[in-house]
Amino acid sequence: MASGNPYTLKWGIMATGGIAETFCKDLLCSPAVRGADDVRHEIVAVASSSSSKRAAEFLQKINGAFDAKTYGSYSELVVDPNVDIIYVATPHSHHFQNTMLALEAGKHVLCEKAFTVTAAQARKLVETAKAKNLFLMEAVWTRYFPLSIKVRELITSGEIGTVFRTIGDLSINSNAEEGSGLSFADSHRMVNPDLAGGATLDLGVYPLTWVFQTLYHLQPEQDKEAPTVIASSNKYTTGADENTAIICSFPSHNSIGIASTTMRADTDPENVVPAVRIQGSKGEIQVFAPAYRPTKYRVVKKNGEAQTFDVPQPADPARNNWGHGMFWEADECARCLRDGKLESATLPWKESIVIMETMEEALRQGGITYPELITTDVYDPKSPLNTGNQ
Ligand SMILES: NC(=O)C1=CN([C@@H]2O[C@H](COP(=O)(O)OP(=O)(O)OC[C@H]3O[C@@H](n4cnc5c(N)ncnc54)[C@H](OP(=O)(O)O)[C@@H]3O)[C@@H](O)[C@H]2O)C=CC1
Ligand SMILES: O=C1OC[C@@H](O)[C@H](O)[C@H]1O
Repeated sequence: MASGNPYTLKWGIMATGGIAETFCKDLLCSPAVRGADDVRHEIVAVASSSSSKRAAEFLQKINGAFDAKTYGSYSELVVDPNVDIIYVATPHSHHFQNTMLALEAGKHVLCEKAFTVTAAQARKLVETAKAKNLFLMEAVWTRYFPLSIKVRELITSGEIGTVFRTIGDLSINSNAEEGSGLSFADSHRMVNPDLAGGATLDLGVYPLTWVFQTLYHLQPEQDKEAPTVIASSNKYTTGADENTAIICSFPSHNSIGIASTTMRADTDPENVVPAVRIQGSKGEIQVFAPAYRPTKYRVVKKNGEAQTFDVPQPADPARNNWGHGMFWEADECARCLRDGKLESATLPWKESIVIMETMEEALRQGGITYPELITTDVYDPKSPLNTGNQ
């Protein structure tokens, strides 16, 4: 841990929805509660595309600093000279245009998952960040959990031998109480194609995260190979995928990853069956649901010996015992910026792009398509996705 003053990262929050609230509450937790004394966070501005009143209400809701700026447009936020980094918390459909808006204004960006709608958009974001010497990271928070770090360490140290297969699932029973539909309104971001809804981009990215963390990320750089992909989806009435199964094959390592997701059933309503199984020649690591925020894992050796480990998220007593686990990724952003890094070694740009290529291929095979407005990789500062008219 650091001696001297902690590095302070000043955040501008783009959008005021559900995850923005969760993330901001985490940002406001004391880093000491999680044993971090080298970095700290300040929320210096919040923007809502709806109105500055909504931004002000949001600031109140999160119990943020009274002197933080509140804006009624994203374009005002990105030119605020006091902001170091923008957290993009809009629906997937908006990520490309909103992140470009911030990068073009010279801001570093942490962008929510799924990174983009297409792989070409992801490549364009990375090219832009690189050209402008700016930090950019996809907000796959799970990768930064102590639990994930431990699992990666166990694999690297050979605890379960050579890993040959990872099976992961993130599924949520969202059936409506009556009828055959889902509980989401057709306009909801989970199922609305205009907002890049669907199981793959929203949920499938997590089981894929486990597949990639274990079968791709840990390979030496020169041995990393993009998988061949076989996938199948079923469409919801809106045209978005309500379920998808993806098989990723890594031929030069003889390994295979299976990622599945559905909005029709829970991964395991009792949470006794693991959501993720990482299987090696000497045993396996089981990670329990939910795959996006796991707090329990189990190591089972080939001879049947097993041990379970609980890794609860730290909670801040000064903030009503809040602690969701998104602060770990925020700390990573701060450390990268402090150390002059443009990308996170835990989720490098190349890996975000390969995962987007994998999801794009799965969606192509599943016959899932999205509108031109949200799939274009041509930046338009006046896009309704930036101005809030969409
Ligand atoms: N890491 C995680 O665990 C989670 C990540 N996410 C990701 O975060 C993103 C946002 O999800 P979530 O917060 O649940 O979504 P919400 O619908 O709750 O919020 C999205 C916000 O985006 C802004 N927005 C701008 N244009 C639109 C539009 N046309 N329709 C809807 N919202 C719009 C709005 O804020 P405003 O009016 O202020 O501009 C809105 O409040 C998604 O990419 C999702 O995948 C979501 C949940 C969990
Ligand atoms: O990222 C997410 O994790 C939790 C899910 O419930 C949510 O839909 C998704 O966006």
